[in-house]
Amino acid sequence: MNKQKKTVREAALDVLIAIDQHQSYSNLLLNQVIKKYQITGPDTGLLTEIVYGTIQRKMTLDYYLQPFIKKKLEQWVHILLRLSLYQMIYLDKVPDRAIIFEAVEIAKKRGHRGIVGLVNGILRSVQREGLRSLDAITDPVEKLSIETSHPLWLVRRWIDQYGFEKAKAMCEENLLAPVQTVRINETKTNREEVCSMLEVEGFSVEVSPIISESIRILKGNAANSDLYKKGYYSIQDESSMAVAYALEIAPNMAVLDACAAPGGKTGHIAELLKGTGKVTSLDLHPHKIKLIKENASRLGLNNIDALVMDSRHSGDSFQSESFDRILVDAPCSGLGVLRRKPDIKYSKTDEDIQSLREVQLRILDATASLLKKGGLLVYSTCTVDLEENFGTAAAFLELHEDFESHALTLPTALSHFIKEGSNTIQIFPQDFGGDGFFISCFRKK
Ligand SMILES: C[S@@+](CC[C@H](N)C(=O)[O-])C[C@H]1O[C@@H](n2cnc3c(N)ncnc32)[C@H](O)[C@@H]1O
Repeated sequence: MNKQKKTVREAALDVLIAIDQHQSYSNLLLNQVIKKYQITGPDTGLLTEIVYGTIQRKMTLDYYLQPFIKKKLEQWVHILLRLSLYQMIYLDKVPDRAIIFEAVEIAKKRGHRGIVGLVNGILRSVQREGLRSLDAITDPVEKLSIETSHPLWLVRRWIDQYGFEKAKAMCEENLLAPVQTVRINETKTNREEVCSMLEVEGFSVEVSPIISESIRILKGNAANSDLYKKGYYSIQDESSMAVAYALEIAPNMAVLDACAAPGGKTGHIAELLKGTGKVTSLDLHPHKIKLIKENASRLGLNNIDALVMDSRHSGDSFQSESFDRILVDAPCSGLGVLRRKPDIKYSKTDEDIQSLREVQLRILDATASLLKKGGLLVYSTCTVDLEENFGTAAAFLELHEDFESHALTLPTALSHFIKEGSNTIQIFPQDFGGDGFFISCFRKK
């Protein structure tokens, strides 16, 4: 990305091109661009909306654009048309003529006259002729795929795993922006205090009906408050907060967090230990360990030891039966967090899921010997994929006769989502607006 000053839509185009080239994830690229071009105030919101919206609706937008495209387009031109059409359809406040004008200006800067005419022509034709109906797609599965912009293989997989209605509800929910939630650092403050302080700062908030130490942010961005810098809370999804509950943390415990960066759950566990015990947090790369350390220091937590380590080899570095609790919040396909990282839905494949299953099982297998007898091992993911979740959990139990599945301890509001007889929970994004998450717990005999 070059250094000249950029308008919001030019910046959006840069981010979308980089995402299309798989340079990085949408959230990371967006943050980089916001910093680099010093985009502030309402412009940040508009940029985020255009980038996320255009990715979220990519397949639907392409369906609408297709009749107007007569020859193969350069990638950036196609993306410019997508992001312009996204605004024309989904952003009521911006008039079409302003959107088309800006698209043409961008085309002038980046392309030759032919391209300027093409962009102008296509967008004006869309404006004049309107969009074709989705009802032209007769197959209900294909229609769901295009209408909610989820690849066909993924929609088919979810229908196979959960049935049409559940798959449809999930696809539709994935198009909505998630509500930001924060976890209060109860070693420093409490929920009532933080609610009042945020309201004084102009935020609109409500207490979470799911997690007792959580607040939902209805207006404002909690990352921008000084309270965040002071370590009064962490920004974390409610489903993610449920994981630490399953560990049944008690004072003085030694806890291993085997896949810990950026440290969301490590922080929660350390808070629940109330300054006692120790969380040993592992992750693969030094820059990730740095994030855990920064988080611990922001939260004022001294009972965290963060180490660069491949958990698959953790047996070489710790004595067996060293920990009271182990969390494997495993690398996964991330299909439960598509509202936050919509680009994942186009990049993941079913082969990825197979290789992730192997890694998940290897990490569980390697850490199992480090748990004390009677201790708990929690396996969690932020995906909704049956194979990565129930599949991996079942494969672990099959391999380890010295473990048994253990009833989940979770906040009461979540108890009716626990799958009967299986001691596991699969949270779907449509359940209460939290991320899609899986949690299971095993006890070492
Ligand atoms: C789902 S994220 C963890 C999120 C974290 N528990 C939290 O709450 O903030 C999975 C993490 O596992 C790490 N990871 C992947 N393979 C690993 C391995 N073999 N050993 C240690 N960490 C691994 C990834 O780098 C990634 O940071």
